Amino acid sequence: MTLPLAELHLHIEGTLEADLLVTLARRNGVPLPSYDPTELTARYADFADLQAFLDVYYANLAVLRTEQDFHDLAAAYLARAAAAGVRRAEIFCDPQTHLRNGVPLEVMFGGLSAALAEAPVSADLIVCFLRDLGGDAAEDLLRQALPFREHFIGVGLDSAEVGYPPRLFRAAYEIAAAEGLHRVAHAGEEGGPEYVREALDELGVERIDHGNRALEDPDLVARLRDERVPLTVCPLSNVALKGVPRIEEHPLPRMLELDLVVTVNSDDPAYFGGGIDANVAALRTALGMTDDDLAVLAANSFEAAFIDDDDRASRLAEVAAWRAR
Ligand code: HPA
Ligand SMILES: [Zn+2]
Repeated sequence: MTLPLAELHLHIEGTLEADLLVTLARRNGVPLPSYDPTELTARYADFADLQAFLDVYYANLAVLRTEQDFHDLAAAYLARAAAAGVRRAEIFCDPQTHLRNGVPLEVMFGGLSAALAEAPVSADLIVCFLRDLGGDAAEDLLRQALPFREHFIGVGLDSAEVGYPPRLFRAAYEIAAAEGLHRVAHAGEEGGPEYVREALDELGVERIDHGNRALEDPDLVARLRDERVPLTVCPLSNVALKGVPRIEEHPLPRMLELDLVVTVNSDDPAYFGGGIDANVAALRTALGMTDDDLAVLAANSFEAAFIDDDDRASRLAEVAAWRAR
């Protein structure tokens, strides 16, 4: 019996495995630096930082052109996630990237939503703003996306963090709140604790994506604990992007000790060494996490998920059954 989990920090664009990348490049006549999946994957072995990863990630996305492409991308992720124990996926997408590549919103939403509708797990989309494009662009994107309101349940904030503080996106998040959308944001991945505090105070977010650097500020830690603000932590991602030097030094065990509502997630599994199951395996083998710890992480994921109370109760019962197995 696999550990039942909700995956709450997953960029659908970051699930583009090298073999599908090559298939889509050939299907659409898009040039790639190599057509050998092994060689392409080898290029992901040493990212200097978040920006070095983002440069590769955005370049690869030129292969996504049609509804079928977006469908195939999401269907492949959802099948892998279901096999890894994921019962609920709240999936980020980056529409501004696809618009920049000449792909209209209806193509992206049409393809992704078709895959979600036939998925073996419960899944919904969260539209992310690319913070390096700025606040006006975020507001503009949200207005363009609102006619597709039934395709997504919330908004998020991703891409290059440092230099793009949350307050720049206040107007976009106010519109999102008025539309009844959920609100989350990446903060404290490379940016300091002030980015986390600003995401809470200026954007009214319900969860923090990453949040690692919040640990530098004891008052902020106390607030996150007391307000039970979930952190969607991504261990293998943090190591791949050099936020954490080695998996053995990952702060996730400390976050649990501090009674933070932490969850485990894969972020961009095609680039960072595997899916949520690989992240869980690393927590066990490199950090000595026990079944009790993993059951807490799983329960946290369903507490933090945007699901209804009946669904939450049945998922928490499933976690308890896993623990008692
Ligand atoms: O890990 C990430 N951080 C910020 N932006 C992103 N966009 C895709 N993955 C990431
Ligand atoms: Zn992320």
